[in-house]
Amino acid sequence: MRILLTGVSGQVGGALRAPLTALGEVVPADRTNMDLSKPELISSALDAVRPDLIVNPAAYTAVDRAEQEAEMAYRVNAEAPRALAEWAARHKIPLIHFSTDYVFDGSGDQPWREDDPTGPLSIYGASKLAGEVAVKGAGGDHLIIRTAWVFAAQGRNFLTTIARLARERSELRVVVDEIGAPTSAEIIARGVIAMLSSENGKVHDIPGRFGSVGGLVHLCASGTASWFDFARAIVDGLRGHEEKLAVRQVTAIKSSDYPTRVKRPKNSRLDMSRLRLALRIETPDWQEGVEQEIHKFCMLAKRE
Ligand SMILES: NC(=O)C1=CN([C@@H]2O[C@H](COP(=O)(O)OP(=O)(O)OC[C@H]3O[C@@H](n4cnc5c(N)ncnc54)[C@H](OP(=O)(O)O)[C@@H]3O)[C@@H](O)[C@H]2O)C=CC1
Ligand SMILES: Cc1cn([C@H]2C[C@H](O)[C@@H](COP(=O)(O)OP(=O)(O)O[C@H]3O[C@@H](C)C(=O)[C@@H](O)[C@H]3O)O2)c(=O)[nH]c1=O
Ligand SMILES: [Mg+2]
Repeated sequence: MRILLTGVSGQVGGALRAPLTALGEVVPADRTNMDLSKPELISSALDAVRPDLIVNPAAYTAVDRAEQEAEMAYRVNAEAPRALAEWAARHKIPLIHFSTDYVFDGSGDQPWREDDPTGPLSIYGASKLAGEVAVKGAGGDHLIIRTAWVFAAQGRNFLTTIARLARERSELRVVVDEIGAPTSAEIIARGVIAMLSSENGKVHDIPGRFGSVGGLVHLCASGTASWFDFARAIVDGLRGHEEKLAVRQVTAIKSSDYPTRVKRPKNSRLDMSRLRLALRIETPDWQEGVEQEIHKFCMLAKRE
């Protein structure tokens, strides 16, 4: 089986690359061989590879910047997935695509279920929602995995940002009124592999499995945190590894006291009943991912 994997320089694509090789031949796609900002070139690029499965974690993920680069965000997050999905449908192969908690408006206090009404607050969220609609609309076998608050030991993410700030500043001020589930890319990768694997290590009847969740499933870490909780766990984790930190205090603030171009959803919790009941997959608590990635982060820092 040949698996085309996009976004290999990103968090989720990076975490998926090694485990996917156990299931098939992974053909990595990046800007050099498949620029997703040029969706019109995707079909011929796929003709050259002829994959049996497409996994697409690539995305335009700069949330604030997207407000000024809407066209680019839509090209990468909506038009490229559409082109991937149309090719996949035409060739009767499955597509695994990724989406985000930012498709929701963050109202209420209940975890969002897959079929709850969407209402993106940002261009990023709207472009990701357009990607979902396009993938579904192509009519082929597909699985859209909505996840949230992704981080890893490397790359640009909340963990590496907070780690940098904790070395530079005596006080960190972090919003406490936005809640979700910080999810390590590793936890997502493990979930995806569980979806694709059977007990004997052979790839499952993929379309059948996707059908059982109607093509859309929520997958993030278990438990709930605010960005403030997440920051505190990162700082505590770094201290546990005896990292030299400037930070003395992590202060909880309201999002209204942390002005950004884009409003983030206040309630980003995703309900995972479908994952648990239809796919029988459980995910670890978010703290487990933080511990693992902090450990890796500190190992990498020592080597520098
Ligand atoms: N990050 C998060 O907090 C969350 C992410 N998600 C979703 O999960 C998925 C994975 O995200 P994550 O791994 O964190 O994203 P990253 O930002 O870590 O990685 C994005 C990847 O997409 C690639 N990419 C961007 N633009 C292009 C382009 N024009 N052509 C080819 N490749 C491109 C990047 O390549 P390059 O390195 O060259 O830029 C990079 O490999 C995405 O669908 C995202 O929307 C969902 C919830 C939370
Ligand atoms: C660095 C920092 C951030 N914050 C706040 C800002 C924001 O509300 C929150 C998180 O900041 P970020 O810049 O990581 O947020 P953001 O880039 O919007 O994170 C999102 O990325 C996209 C791709 C997704 O799909 C989402 O699931 C989510 O992970 O923390 C502070 O309060 N203090 C700080 O020092
Ligand atoms: Mg960000």
